Amino acid sequence: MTCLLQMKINYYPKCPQPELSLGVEAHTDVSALTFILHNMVPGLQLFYKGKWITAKCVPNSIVMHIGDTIEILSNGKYKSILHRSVVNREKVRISWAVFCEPPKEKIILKPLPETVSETEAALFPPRTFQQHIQHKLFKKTRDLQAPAK
Ligand SMILES: O=C(O)CCC(=O)C(=O)O
Ligand SMILES: [Fe+2]
Repeated sequence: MTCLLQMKINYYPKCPQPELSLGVEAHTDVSALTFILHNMVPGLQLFYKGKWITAKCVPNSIVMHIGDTIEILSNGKYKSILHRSVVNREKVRISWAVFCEPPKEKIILKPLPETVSETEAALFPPRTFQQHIQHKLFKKTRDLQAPAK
């Protein structure tokens, strides 16, 4: 699969009240894979077993996580990890995220045939990457607008 690379630089200034703020709100990446380099200041958190866990800063390493595209292609066998970033009272945090993404319109994303069987139905409808992004945005807007119960 052809992948397009996009880089995003996140700059998180020091924050006097980090508990009242977030760097990037909880989300899953739409990419196939995401690679993250950072300036060794902790701040990336992963939602794992019902809790937010802060990722360890391991010297000379790159963080890699799976995004929605691989989750769709694998029919949910590989999960797109829910993550967010928090800010720090004493230190500026910088992260460089490289997203490997499929072309927006050229291919239809759906579970690969080998991941679907009579007992394992396809969990994701066929969509282009662009349609997947639109669908996610639509869902988020709808959820935000839904009246509180
Ligand atoms: O700053 C980080 O470590 C993660 C940022 C992130 O999740 C994103 O840019 O998609
Ligand atoms: Fe992310």
